[in-house]
Amino acid sequence: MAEKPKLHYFNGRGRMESIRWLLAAAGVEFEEKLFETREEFEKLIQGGTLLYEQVPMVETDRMNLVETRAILRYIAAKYDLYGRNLKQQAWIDMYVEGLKDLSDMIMFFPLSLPEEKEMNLEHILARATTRFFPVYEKALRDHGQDFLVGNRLSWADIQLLEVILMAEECKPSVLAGRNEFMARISHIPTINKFLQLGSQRKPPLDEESIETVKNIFKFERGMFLKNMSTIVAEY
Ligand SMILES: N[C@@H](CCC(=O)N[C@@H](CS)C(=O)NCC(=O)O)C(=O)O
Repeated sequence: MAEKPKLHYFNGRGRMESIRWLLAAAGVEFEEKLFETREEFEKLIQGGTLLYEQVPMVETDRMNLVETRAILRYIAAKYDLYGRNLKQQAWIDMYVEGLKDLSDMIMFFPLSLPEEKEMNLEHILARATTRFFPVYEKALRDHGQDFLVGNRLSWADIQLLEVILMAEECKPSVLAGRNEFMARISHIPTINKFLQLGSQRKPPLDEESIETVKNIFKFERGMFLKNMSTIVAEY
């Protein structure tokens, strides 16, 4: 039996969460080696398996895969979630890269300065509802199919559901009345299982986990804030 992929990361969503989603949706069981301290992360670096001394890293098929997008693409292709031809791949790429722009904003949101929180949230929700989600709604409406690309489940659908749920955590019912897609994809058995309590899905960052992440990666608060401001300014 093939070995389960082993995911190396801290015990939180961050950049690894989309990888967890994709593996879970593909019905692939995986193990996690979660580090909790800077020392454990440094030990991993010293082991020499991190190409750029960064995580996420996924051990699979006798490779130590790094770079989130490379990992996601490998998994999508391996488990037949990456379209049937180059054009479908291009559409999937366009959808998932847009979704990444939105999910990056949401990922950095908890790191906003208290006085910027409200403004940042408004900005994220405006972008979600006027720039990004209408694209996916229109695509589904125009071709009248259940999935974004090629009339079958792909990485794009899985990432869309992940990001819709992230946006809903920022503001419940952000998609009120427009969530047929969400219900449909959530009912796919592998995805439904991942959405249940007790799965390997991680909760949103709370204050305590922000402190842990800062200690592990030696992030300065200013770095987060700079990221958030840059992202808000760019989109
Ligand atoms: N381009 C990389 C960025 C990875 C990255 O920044 N990882 C952070 C944790 S989420 C890290 O390992 N930081 C430690 C460092 O850069 O020294 C990817 O997308 O995977």
